Amino acid sequence: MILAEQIIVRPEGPETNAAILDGIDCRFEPGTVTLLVGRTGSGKTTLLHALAGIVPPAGGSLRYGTEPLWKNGRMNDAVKHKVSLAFQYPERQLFAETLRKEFRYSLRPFRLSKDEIERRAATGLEQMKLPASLIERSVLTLSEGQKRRAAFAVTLAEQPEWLLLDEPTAGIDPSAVPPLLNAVKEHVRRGGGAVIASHDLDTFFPVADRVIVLYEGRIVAVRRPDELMSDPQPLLQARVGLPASSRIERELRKLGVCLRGAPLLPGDAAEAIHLALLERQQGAFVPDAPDMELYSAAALEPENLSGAVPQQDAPTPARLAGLNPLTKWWFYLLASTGMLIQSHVIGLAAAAAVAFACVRLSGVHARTLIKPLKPFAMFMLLSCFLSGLQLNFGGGSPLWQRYGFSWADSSRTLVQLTVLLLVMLMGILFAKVTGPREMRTGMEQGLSRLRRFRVPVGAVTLYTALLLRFIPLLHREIERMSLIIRARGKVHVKPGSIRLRDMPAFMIPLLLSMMKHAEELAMVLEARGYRLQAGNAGSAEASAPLTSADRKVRFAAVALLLLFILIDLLQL
Ligand SMILES: Nc1ncnc2c1ncn2[C@@H]1O[C@H](COP(=O)(O)OP(=O)(O)OP(=O)(O)O)[C@@H](O)[C@H]1O
Repeated sequence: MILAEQIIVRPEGPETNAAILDGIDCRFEPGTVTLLVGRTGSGKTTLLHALAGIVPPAGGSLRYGTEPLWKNGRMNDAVKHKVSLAFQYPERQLFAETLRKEFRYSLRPFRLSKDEIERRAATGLEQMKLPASLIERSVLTLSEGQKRRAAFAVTLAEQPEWLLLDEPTAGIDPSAVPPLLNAVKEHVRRGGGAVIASHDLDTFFPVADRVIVLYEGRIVAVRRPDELMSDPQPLLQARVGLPASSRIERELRKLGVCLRGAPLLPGDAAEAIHLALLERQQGAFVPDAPDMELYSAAALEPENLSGAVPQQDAPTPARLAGLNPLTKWWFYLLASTGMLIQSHVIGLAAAAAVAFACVRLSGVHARTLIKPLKPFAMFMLLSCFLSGLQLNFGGGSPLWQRYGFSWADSSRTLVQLTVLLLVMLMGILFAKVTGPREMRTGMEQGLSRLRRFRVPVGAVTLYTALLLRFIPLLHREIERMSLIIRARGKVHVKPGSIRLRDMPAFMIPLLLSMMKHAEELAMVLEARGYRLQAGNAGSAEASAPLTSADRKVRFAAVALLLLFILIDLLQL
């Protein structure tokens, strides 16, 4: 049994953020299927991640039987092999070069023999109705549907006690649904438990023993599916909507066709509809006056749902949204140039102060900027150490005198690399406050005069924008790999980080996936109108008038550059 008591999960970032899960109390019994339903953003995925030990709760306790899920800030070894999670986008949990390597990676923590791994892989593929030959194929060459089935096959091969499935039928072709349901039923028949988060009530109501309805991070109801079909109020209040079969039943009632045994579970609806239509044809049917109020369109409107909680506010717009894109470029280039010429401590301090002020004024959360810089900061520390190290292999002197450390050399490297770090910070900040289209428009405006000299301005700006957008993408990929290590490698690593020893396994997949992203990004940009010819949408914005804010920012950029030059000339 899984016992969750008063689980609280908060988002990363400022403490003021509301909890994603707020006091979840529930238990999951072995041999049963529990369905988590809730409208988008209600916390289903987060609850599954908390149950899988991927997200550490900020409060409350989680136990698998008598064992706590967390022990001394780490996932309890006695529990981690009991549970397997299939991600919301299962294809995102795949990374290896071949499907065989996927199975090996997931089964490595279980210390199985090679034969056993092969046997389980074959069974997993068979369960998901995938051909055995697929095991040799590169994951990148599988179709999206095959990737999804393959990801489930890998999860099933772990043979966990608890199967956690996140939106398992989203984006899957209908022929893959029965094998998936059969696998879940078989798992439960053997005494395992399953927790499934899904919007697909029609598919999962027939197999679920219990339904947990979530709304804005809280449980608002726990019912059997048939109870929810007779009284769907909790579903309506949580704005989940009704299964399609219920909606069809409702429409048929309007036409005077009442279904026997209604309200029906989705699996029974087809037969009941067939029977009702047959009876109607034979004239045997006498419609009664159904209570349509509950199911009426008006009842489904959010304002008419009792207990409905107001919508969240729209996100605040970025403070710099009104600026002309070229102004942002001006500021970024001039401020970065000023920073780059600094070679002394005072100049460096001034550069750091400017970078800090820019971060504060932009309203971008500092943590999102620091994360991508961490690898470079590590490289800086190593470089400082190496540049300060003095080795003397000349004759005669005792061993301990052959090593030394020059703080002067080390601090020179530190100053030079810190300047680069600050410029990178400005670049990341610039990318955060400027959309790719805006970035390109601004650059085109700045470089438009070069068209006279046949410089391909469009191509230059597109590829520069692409490069700048790549940093957050790389960061996202590393987070994905980190999630895989935690969920499938059953290893405790900090979210967003990869252990050095995992690097060989992940380096090639990371490069391949970045190349795939690059291709997709280029396609998306092209599809959205970022064509390489002159005179496109970007150029139309080139003549946008300058506001007084633009003038002030440009003036500040020039003043900053002059100040930085002065500081360097005076060798402060
Ligand atoms: N890492 C995070 N940082 C900040 N907020 C987050 C984070 N992860 C999730 N959230 C927020 O928590 C809420 C719940 O997210 P979750 O993914 O659990 O919802 P869900 O019910 O699974 O949604 P869906 O049905 O769309 O998959 C959402 O408002 C989401 O924006």
